[in-house]
Amino acid sequence: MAALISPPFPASFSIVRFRETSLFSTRLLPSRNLQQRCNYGWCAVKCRLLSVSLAPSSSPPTVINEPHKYFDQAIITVRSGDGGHGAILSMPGQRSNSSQGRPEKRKTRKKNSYRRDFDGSLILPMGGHGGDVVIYADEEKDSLLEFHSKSRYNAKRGGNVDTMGILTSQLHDELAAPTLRIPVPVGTVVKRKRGKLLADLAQPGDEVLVARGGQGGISLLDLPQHERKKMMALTTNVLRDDTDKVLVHGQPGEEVSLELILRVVADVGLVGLPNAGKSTLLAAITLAKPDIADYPFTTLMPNLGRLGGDPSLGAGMFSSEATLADLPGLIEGAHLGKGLGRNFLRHLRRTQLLVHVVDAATENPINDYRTVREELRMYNPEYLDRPYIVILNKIDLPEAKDRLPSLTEEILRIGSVGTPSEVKLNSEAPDQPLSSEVVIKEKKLEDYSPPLSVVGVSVLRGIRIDDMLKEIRKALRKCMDPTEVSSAFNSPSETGK
Ligand SMILES: Nc1nc2c(ncn2[C@@H]2O[C@H](COP(=O)(O)OP(=O)(O)OP(=O)(O)O)[C@@H](O)[C@H]2O)c(=O)[nH]1
Repeated sequence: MAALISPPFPASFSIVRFRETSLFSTRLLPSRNLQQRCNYGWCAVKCRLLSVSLAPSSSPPTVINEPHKYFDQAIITVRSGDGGHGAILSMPGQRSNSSQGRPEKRKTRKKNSYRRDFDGSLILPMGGHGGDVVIYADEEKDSLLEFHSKSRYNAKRGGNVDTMGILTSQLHDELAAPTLRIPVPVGTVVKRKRGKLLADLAQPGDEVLVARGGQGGISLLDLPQHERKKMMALTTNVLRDDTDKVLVHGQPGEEVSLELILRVVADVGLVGLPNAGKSTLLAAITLAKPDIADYPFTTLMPNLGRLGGDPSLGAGMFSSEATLADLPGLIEGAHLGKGLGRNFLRHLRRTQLLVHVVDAATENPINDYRTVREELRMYNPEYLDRPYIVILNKIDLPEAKDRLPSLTEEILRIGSVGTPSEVKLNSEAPDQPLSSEVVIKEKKLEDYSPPLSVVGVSVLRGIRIDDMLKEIRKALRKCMDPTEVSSAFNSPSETGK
């Protein structure tokens, strides 16, 4: 953040007014929750910066790639409430300690006004339980950004027992503080900071108790020595010496630092280089309204869309309904943290099916496709074992349409063989003699299975969208039946021709 507001910042910054007009490009920040995001101090600064730098011009604005880095992780500190204090009470009819020296309004109380348990023992009031802290998955939330502006959460303390000093039937257990419930997006993993995993809140409504409120202190009866023996038969809460007073204090709540990590929950992950058309695809087949623009990195955080079931398949097949995630463009080196890449690769973890979106009108679409596959492999080779289909997009453009058959053929050719090649790797240095070599098997792109299908479409012009949908649904059904996937890998369909 410091970098944003230091040297490049114009001196006139303080008098530049923040305008929420077209100058403020919703393309830089996703439109959903835009207002919410701009409520944060740091975001307001960014908005101002944008309004300065986005003077009307045809060139795309410089991307300030700060917020995306944090939408899916946050560190917060929570503290549960302390327990309320109990009190040292006097028996009715006795002068309370607290009222000593003051004129006492003595009320006559009946002996049977004590609250008693079923066995006749006295029930003395307790300090209220401190508020617990619970984190729960809420469908309304879609990012962890808000935790960067507020990272501390304290539950309330339990109520104290009234210290009037006289036990009456009106005294009851003091109120427990309410549980502090913190909503997070579905798919959030909750961990202790640099510690163990506490919960994976993968379903709406999942919750985890992260800090337990302190227990309330107990109350004790303060009695003259000669009455103690008799009363101890009725209740153990009789003050015997000064050390007993410790029990009267409520227990402190606990404070914990937590790491929240969001892993998007989606069945299908859309991957591809920036500008390939992933957001346009998502908007074409779901009700999602992602930000679309003709410059890279429009998408700064995953957009989710719900793909409805296919009614034409009948009730039994209606389960082909799925959630799609448009993941921001990968670039070469993304696995090393270049571009926006690495932050988003983890969001593929929960997906069942990958949809590679390739801009078929670029100079070298096959190279683009290989770049993305390679990045996935470098980040996590397991991603390449996942079923996938390839969408060759922008076939409305002549340069894409003409080479569609050859591109389809080439993509299917990558990965049709399937035997891992043996690679000799030197464990110390490349020019060391063979004696120190270890032979390991490393899979190359060609060694992984080919796509389940390759489809040529234009998501912008709506060309062959139905074919693409059919393939996505078919692949999803196969994902649910793993035996079908392996057989399907051997006979991919070529709907691109
Ligand atoms: N001609 C043509 N243009 C398309 C098609 N699909 C998308 N585009 C354009 O390609 C540009 C990029 O589209 P996006 O959907 O934002 O691309 P993206 O892959 O989501 O980009 P990132 O957000 O950077 O990852 C936009 O200008 C779209 O209008 C298509 O089928 N044909």
